[in-house]
Amino acid sequence: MAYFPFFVELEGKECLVVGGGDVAFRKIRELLPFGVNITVVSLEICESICNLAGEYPGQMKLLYREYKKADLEQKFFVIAATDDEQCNREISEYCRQEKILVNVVDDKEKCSFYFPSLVKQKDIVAGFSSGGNSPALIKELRRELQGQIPEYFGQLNERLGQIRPQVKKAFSTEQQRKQYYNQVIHKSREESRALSVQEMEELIHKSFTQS
Ligand SMILES: C[C@@]1(CC(=O)O)c2cc3[nH]c(cc4nc(cc5[nH]c(cc(n2)[C@H]1CCC(=O)O)[C@@](C)(CC(=O)O)[C@@H]5CCC(=O)O)C(CC(=O)O)=C4CCC(=O)O)c(CCC(=O)O)c3CC(=O)O
Ligand SMILES: NC(=O)C1=CN([C@@H]2O[C@H](COP(=O)(O)OP(=O)(O)OC[C@H]3O[C@@H](n4cnc5c(N)ncnc54)[C@H](O)[C@@H]3O)[C@@H](O)[C@H]2O)C=CC1
Repeated sequence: MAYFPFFVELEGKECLVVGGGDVAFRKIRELLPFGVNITVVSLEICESICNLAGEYPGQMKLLYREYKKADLEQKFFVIAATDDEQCNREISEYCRQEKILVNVVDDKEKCSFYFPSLVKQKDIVAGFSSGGNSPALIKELRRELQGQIPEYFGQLNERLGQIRPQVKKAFSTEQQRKQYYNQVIHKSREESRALSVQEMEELIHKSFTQS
């Protein structure tokens, strides 16, 4: 059955990654921009993970040793990314028993959540999943679709977020607010750029002087 894409607040939450190879690196690289704190425990840790620790000081802790069950305690979620099947299975079993969310890179049946194929532009985030049937296919789809988000959408989205309280104050009905947002979006699309907050404010005033 397909898995549901909740969009979860990760800022300040604790994550444990067991294993320090290429697959662990890919997951860590995607997670860090969401503000999560990551502890990596692994016998060896690859250079690209060490570089990330330098890029995100304060968000990463590296432990060069075998993992212990105690490492898993109090974690919001865990990623079992070792090349040792037995070790990954043990982590999955413990986490499931303790109700800790767990992702296991070598066996979809042992995951309580999957890692998505991600497209991110500032706060706009899309995550694709194949339900574990074909990561290669979902990667292909992600590559095809990521180029289709206009590059100014991230900024437009930020500014729409900034203007939101003023719009709520200015327009009393949902219908008026909807109409206003569609006008801003339509105008931005026409000009292939994000309208400035000032231009958005002007459109609020204009709609009152016109009516
Ligand atoms: C269940 C899941 C668990 C998890 O890891 O979360 C899982 C499991 C496995 N992946 C395997 C292989 C590959 N994975 C990729 C790529 C990605 N895999 C990702 C997610 C997931 N992979 C979860 C399901 C997500 C879903 O489908 O909804 C992505 C989206 C996210 C990420 O990992 O960053 C990322 C694409 C990111 C992007 O670029 O967009 C490639 C392609 C490549 O490397 O080029 C290959 C080789 C081709 C192939 O096998 O398809 C194997 C077999 C290993 C072996 O054979 O030894 C297993 C184990 C198994 O199948 O049980
Ligand atoms: N989910 C996915 O997207 C994909 C998953 N895979 C699977 O992921 C697994 C890992 O792949 P890579 O990162 O390329 O392997 P890798 O060999 O580069 O890394 C494995 C890491 O696990 C560590 N490790 C092993 N036993 C440990 C233990 N008991 N405690 C702590 N650390 C331990 C090693 O030191 C090493 O850093 C593969 O076995 C493969 O089955 C492979 C491709 C894609």
